[in-house]
Amino acid sequence: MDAIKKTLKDSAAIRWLVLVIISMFMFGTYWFQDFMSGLKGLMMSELGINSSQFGLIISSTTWANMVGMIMVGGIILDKWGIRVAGVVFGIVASLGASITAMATYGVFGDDPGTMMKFMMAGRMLFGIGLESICVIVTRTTVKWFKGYELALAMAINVAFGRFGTAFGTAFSVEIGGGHVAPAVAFAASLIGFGFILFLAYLIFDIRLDKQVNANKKEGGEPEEDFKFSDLVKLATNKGFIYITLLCVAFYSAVFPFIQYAPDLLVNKFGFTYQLPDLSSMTLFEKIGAIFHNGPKVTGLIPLGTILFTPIFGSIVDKKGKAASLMILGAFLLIFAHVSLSLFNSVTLGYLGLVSLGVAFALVPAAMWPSVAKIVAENRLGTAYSSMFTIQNWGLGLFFWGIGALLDFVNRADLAAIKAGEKMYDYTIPILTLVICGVISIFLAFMLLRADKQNKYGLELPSGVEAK
Ligand SMILES: N[C@@H](Cc1c[nH]cn1)C(=O)NCC(=O)O
Repeated sequence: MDAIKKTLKDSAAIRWLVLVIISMFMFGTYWFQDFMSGLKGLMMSELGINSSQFGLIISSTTWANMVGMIMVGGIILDKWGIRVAGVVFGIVASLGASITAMATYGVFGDDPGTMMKFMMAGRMLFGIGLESICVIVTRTTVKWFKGYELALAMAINVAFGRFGTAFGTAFSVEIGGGHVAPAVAFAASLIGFGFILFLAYLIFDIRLDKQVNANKKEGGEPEEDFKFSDLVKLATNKGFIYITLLCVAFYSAVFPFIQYAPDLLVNKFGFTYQLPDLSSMTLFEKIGAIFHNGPKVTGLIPLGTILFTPIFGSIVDKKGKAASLMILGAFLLIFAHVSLSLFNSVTLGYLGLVSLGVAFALVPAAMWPSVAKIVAENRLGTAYSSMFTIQNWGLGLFFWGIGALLDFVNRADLAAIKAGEKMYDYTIPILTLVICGVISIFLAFMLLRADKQNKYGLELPSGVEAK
């Protein structure tokens, strides 16, 4: 038998270059998913929408995914591979983002109803792209890093997404120059940029496939593919059911919260949406102004996870305790939402945000590798696609639900709030998220119990098999 020849992925420099190129796609899509949180106040005043309508626009990202578009993405990925799936969903995401941007410029009509309808249609298309691109980029990372620095590569990949969330949330008001439409157009162009880079990546993908195929003919390892029919097996796997429900409960209390966090900070603690002129301020005053700005402070949450997710990931790799860490993450989530809803202390509010940031780093670091211990490798694609599908049910409900509940509990004061005479009371909407935290703790304990019964090895270090 001929010796296996070296391929492109055996070069560390090319591997990491590929990772940066494909991760820019994550950066753009996460930016577009989350940037509107910093624009909520502006969208309400400029587009004439209320909180419930803002919630609908955010929520529309999940609608097509709720009825299985991520699974369709998984099937296309399986059947036709990374190149076809990446191009198809890159076009879908770019088209969706462009329609959203055109709607905000009034291309389809400038009354609030028409704008909203087309923004929602655009975001719905974009949402199909977002989730499938997330699966495609993860799959591509596995293709290049399996047998190398896979966990680190995955953490860096998500870190690019978090940068997108952080910068999109923090800087969209300034990027738009105080207007909604330019900020949306900028966010849409980032997706186009990420897509162009992905198209450039295809050159590497084609070359790698040629090399791998040549090696296969010479006796290399064949790749195992996952099948959609394996879905039934997943639906009867207790551990998978608990971790999927935990994913819904946990992320429902995090992603939707981030969409409303700047507005919460502005309304509850008197933070600003727009930074004042910093030029004549001392350094301390500048720092004070930044830490008093809703979008900037919210942007620090995903920024913090970039540092902490890989740290927690390596703790999980070396020491295990993944299920216990998910329990801890759920407790931190409850502390965060209780301190941000029931109390009026800014210090406690900051502590709550830090606590949420730690939970947001801890749970994903423990959750995503745990799926790989519960589910066989050839079913991982289906597993992640179905987890994201069910996750979107929760996200869809809470993206919209928080806004709708906000309008409902403040219904007597809506006119005064619109006139700037009163502020929204966020107590009940944020307190509702505490319920997600409590459900998360219950599910994390059930997962721990299932781990003991089925010996998944969730509490063990990476690579150690449960006996
Ligand atoms: N479903 C994905 C992508 C995503 C991001 N925002 C909404 N959907 C996901 O949850 N990825 C995991 C993560 O921690 O970002």
